[in-house]
Amino acid sequence: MMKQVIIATKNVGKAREFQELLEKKGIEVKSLLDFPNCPDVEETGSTFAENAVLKAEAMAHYFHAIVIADDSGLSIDALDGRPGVYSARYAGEEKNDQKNIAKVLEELKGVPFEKRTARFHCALAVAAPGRRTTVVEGTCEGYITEVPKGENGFGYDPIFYVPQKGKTMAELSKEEKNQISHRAKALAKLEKQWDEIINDKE
Ligand SMILES: O=c1nc[nH]c2c1ncn2[C@H]1C[C@H](O)[C@@H](COP(=O)(O)OP(=O)(O)OP(=O)(O)O)O1
Ligand SMILES: [Mg+2]
Repeated sequence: MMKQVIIATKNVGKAREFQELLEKKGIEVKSLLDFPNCPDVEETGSTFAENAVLKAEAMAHYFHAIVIADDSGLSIDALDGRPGVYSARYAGEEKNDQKNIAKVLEELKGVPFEKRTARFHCALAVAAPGRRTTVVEGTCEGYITEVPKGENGFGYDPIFYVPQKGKTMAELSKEEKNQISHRAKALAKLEKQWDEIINDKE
């Protein structure tokens, strides 16, 4: 029987990346997009880790299963770490990637390239009823460009320049992004827990 994991996300881009990252291991990935009636969880935490735990524990309770939640975002040094935990709703409640990008670029007008340093953060929380919740984190360093470039990925990828690739995150193939991303790095830290995570519920 195929092993299955539930990722507590309604974000299509994230769900796809988890699919790509985990199918290599022969794991079938479900996300909240497969369960349209599941409740929304308010992200009231002040850190990525806190929000990941909130989402993971609420959905573990709802599904009575081991669940992994991802809370992630972009932290820009010239903006004192913003948009940070507010990345998804930076330009408004409707969570519009284009508007979020436009707002960031507007706020960075006139800031020279070398001062446009930024990093993506990803916190992953693993929760299940009766299990102590665990959290791992990963980051990816880069620079914010002056104009969006590239069609791949999601969110802020078109304005996130990855120095070691000489391209924006949205110009990388999904394989390339999955080698260097904050999400891939955080996921790699779950390696030791992996057997427990997929063997618990079948
Ligand atoms: O690899 C990435 N490449 C580009 N942008 C990214 C990435 N990873 C996170 N981001 C941005 C998207 C969103 O603006 C925010 C996540 O917010 P976050 O609350 O974690 O996700 P979400 O609300 O879209 O879906 P959900 O909470 O259901 O998982 O950071
Ligand atoms: Mg969210």
